[in-house]
Amino acid sequence: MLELEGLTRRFGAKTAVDNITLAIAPGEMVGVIGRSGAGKSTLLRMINRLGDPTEGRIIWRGRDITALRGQALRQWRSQCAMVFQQFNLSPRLDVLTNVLVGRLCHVPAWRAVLGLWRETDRAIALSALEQFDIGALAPQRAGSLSGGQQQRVAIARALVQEPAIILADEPVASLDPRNTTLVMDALQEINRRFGITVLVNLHSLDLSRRYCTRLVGLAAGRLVFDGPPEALTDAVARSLYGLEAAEVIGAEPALVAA
Ligand SMILES: Nc1ncnc2c1ncn2[C@@H]1O[C@H](COP(=O)(O)OP(=O)(O)OP(=O)(O)O)[C@@H](O)[C@H]1O
Repeated sequence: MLELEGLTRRFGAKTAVDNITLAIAPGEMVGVIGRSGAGKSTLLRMINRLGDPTEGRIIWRGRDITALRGQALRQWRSQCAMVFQQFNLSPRLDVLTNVLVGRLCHVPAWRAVLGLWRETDRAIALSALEQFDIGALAPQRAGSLSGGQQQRVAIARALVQEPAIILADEPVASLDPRNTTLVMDALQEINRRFGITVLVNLHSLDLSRRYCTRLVGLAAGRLVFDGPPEALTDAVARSLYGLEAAEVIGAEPALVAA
């Protein structure tokens, strides 16, 4: 169980995340939704401890991870993998090596520094790529791949960490519809096949309704919705997204205004 207790993050006078309390059970696929600036990225980054909360606690399996440092923090990060909008691959390295980076938490540092990856780690990395139908790309430079392919490489890298949680921060924001589907399918497969908890920030309501088992809606840093996709009516969505509602619901602006 992942628990957030009164999680708050301020940047100067701005409260980006405001007193969020949530409990997320193992195996959930949670869509974090809300308009631009609602606090979605700040929330996910705090869970991974890329940003520290101003107030509140993050509890994982009963253990407070809010103030972990050093080796304990590295261990936590190995259990909760991040996937970023801009993939964060090393473009000059080949695809297989990029995925092997996800194994770093499972191998001695000297092996990685010398590039002496064990055959078992190579096999795990290749198998993750094959799982997303991109095994043939293993020897290619990551920078030569399309955005959708790069994001699937990033998801394979996250998977080989063998995490309990994957935090995906707007993973499809820069992808076309076909690649969006491939990447969301990959996240769903990870969730369903391995039982990995997925928290995914999404701008599109349509996608979050289609793929997630639970939606968490933020507005101005506050939790304003928490429930199954069916419970998120268009009226709630309108209150969540305001003037952006037409775009995210996919309705005609005139209908939303009515
Ligand atoms: N490092 C920072 N310094 C100052 N303000 C910040 C910082 N990071 C985020 N903010 C502010 O906090 C608020 C929440 O930002 P955040 O990026 O979490 O929102 P978001 O919902 O992820 O939006 P988007 O979808 O546009 O990424 C915004 O007003 C943003 O400007």
